[in-house]
Amino acid sequence: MLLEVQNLTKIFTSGLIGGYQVRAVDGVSFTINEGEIVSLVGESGSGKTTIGKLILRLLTPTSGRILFEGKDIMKFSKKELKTYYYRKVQAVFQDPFASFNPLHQVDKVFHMIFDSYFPDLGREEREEMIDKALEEVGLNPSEVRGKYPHQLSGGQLQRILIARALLLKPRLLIADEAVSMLDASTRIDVLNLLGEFRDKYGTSVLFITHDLALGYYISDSTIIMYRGTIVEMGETEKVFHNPLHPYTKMLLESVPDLNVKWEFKGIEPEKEEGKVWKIKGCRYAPRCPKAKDVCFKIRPTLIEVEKNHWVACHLYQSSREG
Ligand SMILES: Nc1ncnc2c1ncn2[C@@H]1O[C@H](COP(=O)(O)OP(=O)(O)OP(=O)(O)O)[C@@H](O)[C@H]1O
Repeated sequence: MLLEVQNLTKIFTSGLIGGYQVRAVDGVSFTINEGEIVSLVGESGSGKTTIGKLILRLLTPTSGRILFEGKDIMKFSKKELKTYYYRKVQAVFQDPFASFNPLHQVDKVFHMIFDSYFPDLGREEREEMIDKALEEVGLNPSEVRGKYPHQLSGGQLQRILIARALLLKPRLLIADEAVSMLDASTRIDVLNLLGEFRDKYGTSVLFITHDLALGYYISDSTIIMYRGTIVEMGETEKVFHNPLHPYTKMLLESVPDLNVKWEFKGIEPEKEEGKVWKIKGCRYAPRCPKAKDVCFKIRPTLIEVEKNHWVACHLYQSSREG
């Protein structure tokens, strides 16, 4: 097993006077195997990015652990941390334009890696490695090298960032909404690229997205998040073709269908933000059409309903007990 997230919790304090605590990630556990592509799916604010940042050690957990190759990442020595950041984990984020300095040629992003980790690498070797990395992500080095960010498209920039992330063949790539800003055809090309890298180098991918269709397309396993908690997870085929949690069902029903036109159905009023995080039971209970008393009182735990398919829902738990 490559990565093991154990009972991870991250609490932020929000608001000034009378502020409230946001349990952005609340008791989350999952694993990523070598060469596995796992989608982390959920609507805005469900805690996906926070999980990515915790794995990247950009945030410190409030409680729980993240084990990488069996070692607690918060206990890494300085040397282990340096290795973690270049050979083990890399990340690509949503907005490719934000990752480039508009005043620098795009190649600079590669030299930053060389300067930090291989300061002694000769010029020729560097050039060769950059060209090879660019070719691997389907770019023609002579078309992109020496250019400034405004001279390239979002798709080309995102490919360059993927090339940089994959330059050192990391074990895990965290792709946080990495294709969301690309147009539909470029998006599929970039997704295919991630799949090809996994097949070629065994790179695992944590694919963070709010788009169910993209998650289905690329991933072996899917984790559905709601307000900091996992409501359902398992093999992608099982989660999508036999969804169990009312939230997963609702999400799947909301995927727009090409044959159906938009129709006004009323807008659900926003819950008072501070109150949502205080809910003792299932966080989805206030929105769930099937909620019972117990759903508001006790947090359901994940149970394995069929092989490699877990759900956290009292509906299922009580019917099993009954
Ligand atoms: N630094 C912070 N301080 C306070 N609250 C935060 C902070 N970072 C995130 N949050 C809150 O934690 C919750 C989870 O945020 P997060 O960004 O992880 O969600 P997300 O699922 O990635 O959403 P999105 O898809 O919109 O990026 C949100 O309610 C957010 O407002």
